[in-house]
Amino acid sequence: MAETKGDIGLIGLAVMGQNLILNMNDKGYTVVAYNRTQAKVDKFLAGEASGTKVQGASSLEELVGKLKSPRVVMIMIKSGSPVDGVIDELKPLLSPGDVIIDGGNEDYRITNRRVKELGEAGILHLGCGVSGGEEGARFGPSLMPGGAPEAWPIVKDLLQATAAKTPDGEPCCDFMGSGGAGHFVKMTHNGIEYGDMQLICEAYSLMLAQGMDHDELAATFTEWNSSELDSYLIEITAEIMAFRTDDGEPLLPLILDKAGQKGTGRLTAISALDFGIPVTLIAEAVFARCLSALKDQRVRAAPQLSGPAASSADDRTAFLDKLRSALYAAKILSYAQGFMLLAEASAKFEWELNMASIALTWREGCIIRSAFLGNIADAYHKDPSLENLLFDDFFNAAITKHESALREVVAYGVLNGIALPAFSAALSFYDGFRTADGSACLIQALRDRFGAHQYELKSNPGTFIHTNWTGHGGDVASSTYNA
Ligand SMILES: NC(=O)C1=CN([C@@H]2O[C@H](COP(=O)(O)OP(=O)(O)OC[C@H]3O[C@@H](n4cnc5c(N)ncnc54)[C@H](OP(=O)(O)O)[C@@H]3O)[C@@H](O)[C@H]2O)C=CC1
Ligand SMILES: O=C(CO)[C@H](O)[C@H](O)COP(=O)(O)O
Repeated sequence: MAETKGDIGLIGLAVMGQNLILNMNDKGYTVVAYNRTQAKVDKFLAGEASGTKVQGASSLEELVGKLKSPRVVMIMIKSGSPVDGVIDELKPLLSPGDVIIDGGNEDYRITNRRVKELGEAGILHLGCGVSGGEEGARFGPSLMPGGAPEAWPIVKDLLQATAAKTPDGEPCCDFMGSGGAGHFVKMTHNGIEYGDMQLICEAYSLMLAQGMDHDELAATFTEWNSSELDSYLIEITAEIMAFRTDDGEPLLPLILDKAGQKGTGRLTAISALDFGIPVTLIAEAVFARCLSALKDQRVRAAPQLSGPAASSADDRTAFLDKLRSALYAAKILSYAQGFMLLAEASAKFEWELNMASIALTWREGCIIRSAFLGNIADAYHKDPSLENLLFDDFFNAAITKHESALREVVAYGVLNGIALPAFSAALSFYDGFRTADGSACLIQALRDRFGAHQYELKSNPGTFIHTNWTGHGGDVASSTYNA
């Protein structure tokens, strides 16, 4: 009997691809699996996929031949040139109206290009952010598709069935926008993930300075997970704190303190600089990973460079309460920055990003999933054109309540020699953002004094003037463009 034609072909049988296939199979879809290294297809079919409807293919021709029309092919491999290579091979095998989904962590600028190039051949391309790691892929990830709008009706049911669901049963998957919008949203998700993880690491340093052991640390994070910090990352932090080796000792302190990074956090920071949006907390989180990687220099510096030794707070319970509040405040500020970046990219690329929908897409399934994202969705539902999360009543009240704890925790860190780049960045951003009349007048004066770059007067914004500060400078001024 002929095999049923496949609903989707999936290329790439590493951790994400295999689990997505099994998830789609559970939802009733027939998936055809392909991998560059054929042995992985055979192993998968004989192992995890045995007894399922999953079919295998030993070439891209065979994969395409086994699919219903319009064909939908999802690529789930290492991003960058490997994906270009696969697309180059697939393109001649596909017909106009077929869909290629790239589920990897691709650079949104590359996705912008591919949507355009494939579109010229009539092939519909979606760059689809996938988050949730192994478990998410298997049981319901957060999916962030963007690209050719005509592709969305073709894949909507399949992707929404595969995705996680919010507590109200909404799929954590919606069309994000044209071009590289889906991958931009996923990149920003990962940047926020970097920020959340860095804040948790700084909280861990502060707890260690209180002399807490790993059972106390685990209990604290478990308790925090029942507070406004309720989130997947806090939940798994508690599990990591409690994890012990076969010898019964906590595993965490045995792990080398050098963080890896695959590039999406860095690209978020680069994008923030490109667009001129102060996404300071994520940038500090990326630099904190870079600093962590300088292990050898840090080991040499430790005995040579002086600073205060940390002493524990007088009242540990009160300190931990403050720390929880500070973490919440910093998290609000980090997400406010992340959504500022999304808003700027949306305007620049005319993506018309729906911020409430993005918050709901991140509500479940992904690594940054949290109850807090439900509050963000509420804020943008209430006012879809909300200029800044900090102007929403709920978040305004929350930051007003918790900012003093953030201030006290940063002050404690400074006085006790504990590096808190993410907490400090959050506080500095907050204080800068609430300053109506700041010190940048001096930057303008200095620029005009040394380079005739001109400035505007408060009494006459929009008109640029130059002052002959020394009495012997000329009247010629530099032009006033901004990079
Ligand atoms: N791991 C995670 O938690 C998450 C990963 N992602 C993203 O999903 C994608 C897949 O991730 P993951 O499952 O971790 O796998 P990897 O990123 O480790 O990629 C391994 C897969 O890429 C294939 N591959 C590598 N180079 C080529 C090439 N030149 N041509 C064809 N295939 C190639 C491998 O094939 P072969 O077996 O032949 O070597 C294998 O199938 C990545 O873009 C990743 O960033 C997204 C969310 C979470
Ligand atoms: O996309 C993801 C989760 O959403 C991946 O886990 C990502 O690779 C993690 O990034 P990094 O390796 O840079 O920490």
